[in-house]
Amino acid sequence: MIQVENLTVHYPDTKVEALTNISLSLNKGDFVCVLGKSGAGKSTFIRTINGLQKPTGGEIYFDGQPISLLKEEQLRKVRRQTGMIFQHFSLVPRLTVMQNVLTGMFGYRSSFKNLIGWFTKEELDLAKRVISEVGLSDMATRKVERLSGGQKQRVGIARALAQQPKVLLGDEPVASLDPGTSNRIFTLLTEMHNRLDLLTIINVHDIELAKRYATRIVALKDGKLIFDGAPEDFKDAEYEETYESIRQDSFFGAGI
Ligand SMILES: Nc1ncnc2c1ncn2[C@@H]1O[C@H](COP(=O)(O)OP(=O)(O)OP(=O)(O)O)[C@@H](O)[C@H]1O
Repeated sequence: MIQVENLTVHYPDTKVEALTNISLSLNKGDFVCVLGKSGAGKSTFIRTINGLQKPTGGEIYFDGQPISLLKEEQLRKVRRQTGMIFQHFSLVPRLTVMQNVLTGMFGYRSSFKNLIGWFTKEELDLAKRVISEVGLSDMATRKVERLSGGQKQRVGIARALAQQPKVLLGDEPVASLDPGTSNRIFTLLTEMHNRLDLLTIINVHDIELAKRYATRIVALKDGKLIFDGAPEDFKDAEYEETYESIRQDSFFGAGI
């Protein structure tokens, strides 16, 4: 579904490359957790897949189409198939849950309709459905500023689902949440992933979450791909290479 070939990202005025020659194939049904220590390139990777960051080398193919060669209209079509959830939610606090979720459909609508805020019955029904799916039906008319962090992230997920995406991307979506809420958000993401048969790619700092929920782990170090495989194959040695530290509570009792 997404083919990444020799992807390189070099930010202007910096000496190091944020990503260097990354090649991998990401497929429908993969629930990928991207691991790496701070500065490894995880956000850059997600942002480049979403078209928020332009590669300086290599190419990303979406369903076979090279992204860098797409015209604006074609790029819009690709982008609207990619839902994104963010660490700090990126919601509009003064708007209601429903209004925030409806913004997820903007990519499918004319600028004029978006400006006047007119939605069809089908669009409103879809918004109600995704709000119900994330368990917030009784809060649909509540302003987002009055929600907890976990509830806000549910709105973020509902907004991404309102886009009817093929690909769901998450840039540290649970980094601001407590462990119990993080697990509930990952459970919800897994349910959505399975039911809609998505490709899901999530950056996460918490290795336990990655091991529990991912079907595939990708690890980056200094912008390079150092691991791409099944969670059960990401063991102490891979942990130590990725984080350059020894794991205190070893997965397999083989650590210190
Ligand atoms: N806008 C930018 N301009 C210049 N350099 C940047 C920019 N964004 C990121 N970088 C650099 O690119 C490298 C990768 O950063 P990135 O944010 O992708 O890492 P990360 O793994 O997501 O880190 P974290 O876990 O701390 O969010 C780092 O060296 C960072 O300093």
